[in-house]
Amino acid sequence: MTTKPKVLISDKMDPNAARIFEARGCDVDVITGETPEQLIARIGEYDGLAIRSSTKVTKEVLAAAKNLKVIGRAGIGVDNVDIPAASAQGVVVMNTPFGNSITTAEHAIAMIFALARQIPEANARTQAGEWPKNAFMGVEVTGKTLGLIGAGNIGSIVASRALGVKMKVVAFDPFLTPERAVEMGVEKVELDALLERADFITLHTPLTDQTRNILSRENLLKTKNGVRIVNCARGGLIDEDALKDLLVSGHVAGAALDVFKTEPAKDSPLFGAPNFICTPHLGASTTEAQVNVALQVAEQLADYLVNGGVTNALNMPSLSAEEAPKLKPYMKLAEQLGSMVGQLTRDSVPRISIHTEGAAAELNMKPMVAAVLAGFLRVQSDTVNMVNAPYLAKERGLEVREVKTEREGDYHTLIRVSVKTESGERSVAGTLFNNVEPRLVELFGIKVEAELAGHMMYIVNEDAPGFIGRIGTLLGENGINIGTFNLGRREAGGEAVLLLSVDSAVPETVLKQACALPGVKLVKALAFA
Ligand SMILES: NC(=O)C1=CN([C@@H]2O[C@H](COP(=O)(O)OP(=O)(O)OC[C@H]3O[C@@H](n4cnc5c(N)ncnc54)[C@H](O)[C@@H]3O)[C@@H](O)[C@H]2O)C=CC1
Ligand SMILES: O=C(O)CCC(=O)C(=O)O
Repeated sequence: MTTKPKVLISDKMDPNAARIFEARGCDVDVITGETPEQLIARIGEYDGLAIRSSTKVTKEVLAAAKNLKVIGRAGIGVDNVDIPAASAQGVVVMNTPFGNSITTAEHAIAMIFALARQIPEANARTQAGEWPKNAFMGVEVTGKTLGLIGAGNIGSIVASRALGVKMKVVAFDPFLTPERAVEMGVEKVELDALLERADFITLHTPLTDQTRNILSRENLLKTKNGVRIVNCARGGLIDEDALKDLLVSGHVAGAALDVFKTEPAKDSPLFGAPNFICTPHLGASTTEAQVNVALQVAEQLADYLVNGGVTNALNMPSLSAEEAPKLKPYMKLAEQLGSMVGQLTRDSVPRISIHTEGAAAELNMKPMVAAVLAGFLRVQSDTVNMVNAPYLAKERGLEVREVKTEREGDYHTLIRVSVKTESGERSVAGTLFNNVEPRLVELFGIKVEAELAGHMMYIVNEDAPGFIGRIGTLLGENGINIGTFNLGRREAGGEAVLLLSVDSAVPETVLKQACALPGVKLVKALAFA
């Protein structure tokens, strides 16, 4: 009986998420509000973890997550997950990049209006019985310039809404193409120009080394006198102390933050500053957005745990549930070929090339490349998988080349894996029989036809009569049963290879005896998953 994948939902999430996990064949626990220590004590039993922003998936949590295969963020920002540590551990990290974009954009627009008309303070004072009609003088947004920092999914929705209320939008985003800017109806500008021209500034970038403190004191001082600033992206994008000083001096006429450098923000320097309004990271908090992201994250995680489908992964190539069954035998073949080369190569390898030919070349190559690398590097570490293999390859300075030839060669479909070593280029190639059964068809230039499975022996010898009998006798005398027997040679009487599958691991002593047989040049034990 196969055991069901176990999923933990550790942040408050729409209840439909748990229902989807159950319907898709997962066991699910919903346990929210735990301390990091409680999460560390619990996480070891789970295959999947579904979170929002409260759960911090740190190195320590990951170290305890011995069975964890996938983390799903019901939302966009994944700065609460240590992605490098997850990748190094082979854990896939997914997010739901679109489910809450409209909602968050609407929150930013709401903040713009709240600032323009000082609605929160006017509301509080009116309800306090003051009727302070003369205390508030707002500004119109019509005709004003909105400076958009970050013009991705949310930024572009904000732009469209702002254009709808007759604002002019200028955008700073190094990755925004001029064509896309035209399509969005915004003017692409440099940051300094935006700071100089904007009446309102709104931030919609992730928090990265490039964006951290993008509104630094120096940049805040470049803004127009009377500017109003909105941040519904991430704390850390603005220097909070400098913003407070400029609110107090009046240079900044208002600021609205949904996000803070430290969250939960219990004692920000900004609290109580003039014309400052804030919300407790509510950008994504609408019924619609929370249903969207909860359903999406549950579908994605279940898809991965049950079918191997990969959607919206941040550390692994995407693989749709439709693609997954077609690619699965190719990934097995790719991993076996990588493993074969890894097990048979002793020299250091500065470069590995993966070449797909025929039907294989029409498929998504990234998962096959990741599988080759996983097979190749597993010889060096048994914790390697498809998620961490590309990172490890990079870390170890292994150059990875990808080549596609759509034309068929000798086989309707073929994957070739070549490595560059000190002694030259060596390659192995394999195909799929009946589109599902992986077969090795070429081994270092010699044609063979072998299934790679379980325990195997690889022998290089001089092609001479009597050898097969001698090796068979040796293995028989040592109680080792031969499953399959595959021969190949360069030419009659030349170098030959023998690839045997055996029913049990071949002891070192037997390998040595095989090596001592006449004409034998090399003997190696191999193992395949
Ligand atoms: N307050 C909340 O509850 C929510 C906050 N967010 C935050 O909003 C952010 C933006 O989300 P999306 O628009 O979906 O992301 P996105 O990835 O679609 O867009 C981000 C944009 O920032 C741009 N960018 C990157 N580096 C930049 C730089 N140095 N200067 C200027 N622009 C730069 C990118 O080119 C991209 O266009 C997320 O990273 C997330 O942290 C998202 C959802 C809810
Ligand atoms: O889940 C939430 O409430 C926060 C959403 C968010 O910040 C994000 O999706 O990046």
